[in-house]
Amino acid sequence: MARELFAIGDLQGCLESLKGLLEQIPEDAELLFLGDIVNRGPESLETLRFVKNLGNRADTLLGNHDLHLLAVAAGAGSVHRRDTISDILSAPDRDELIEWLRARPLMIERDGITFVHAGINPAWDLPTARMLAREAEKHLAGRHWKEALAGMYGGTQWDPDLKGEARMRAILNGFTRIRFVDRETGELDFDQKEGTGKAPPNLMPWFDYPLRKTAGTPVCFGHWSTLGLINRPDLMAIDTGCLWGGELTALRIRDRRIFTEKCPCWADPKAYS
Ligand SMILES: Nc1ncnc2c1ncn2[C@@H]1O[C@H](COP(=O)(O)OP(=O)(O)O)[C@@H](O)[C@H]1O
Repeated sequence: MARELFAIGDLQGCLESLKGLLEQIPEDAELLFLGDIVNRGPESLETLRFVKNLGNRADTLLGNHDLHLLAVAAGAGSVHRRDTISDILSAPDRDELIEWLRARPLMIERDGITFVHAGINPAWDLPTARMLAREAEKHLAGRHWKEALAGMYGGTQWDPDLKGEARMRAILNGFTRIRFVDRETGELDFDQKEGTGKAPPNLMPWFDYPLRKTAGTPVCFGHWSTLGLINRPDLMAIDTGCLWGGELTALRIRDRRIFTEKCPCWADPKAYS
């Protein structure tokens, strides 16, 4: 029988939760991490090493926090007050970890589902999203990866004519940072992080935008901890805010069953304030 596949939400350095969750999952199951392996939580370095060492058992997507780590490693960004990535940057195996991380994908298609960290820009149909993911992944995995990340920070709306840094930024925004979009234009909002009930009336979740070109394609994503769990046939949102006092969630793809592990990281809220 084929090995079972489980998608796992944002870890953000909560290795203890991951270990607990894995006790509920068959040892030979395949794992697909939805990105944000590192940052904000207590054990970013150990979590990154752990996931990397899973080898062929796991696929891992890049999230915005993983890209932040890469950008800092590339000299394009700096460590901020609430970041917990410094120990990675000074680790003896830093180069190995960074080399591994920058070769991770932005989008994976498996078992009829498209897996991404945050979502898919509603202006992209599936072939376009696939093409843009491969384009950015090639730059990140290539020799000039540091230059590719030089202009990563900030928000840029997608335009097919974009070139260079702005194009890279808009692609990464469209896969790893998207939450709300303007309900008239579909343009990405880069400020709101709350759940759907608290958004200004001009905004709506990217997946509800009526002209979304990937509507009908089942999408599984993480990133949006304030959204809460969504487990619909066409939409699976499984970042349940492990680190923010919530749970780490796994989704068994075969029957869409949810497995959760309460996060112990929150035990010391002062560490994240
Ligand atoms: N293009 C970008 N612009 C700004 N921040 C980015 C960008 N890409 C990645 N990041 C990272 O995303 C982080 C914000 O993540 P987010 O999930 O929205 O909130 P939180 O900081 O509460 O986890 C920033 O701290 C930064 O490290």
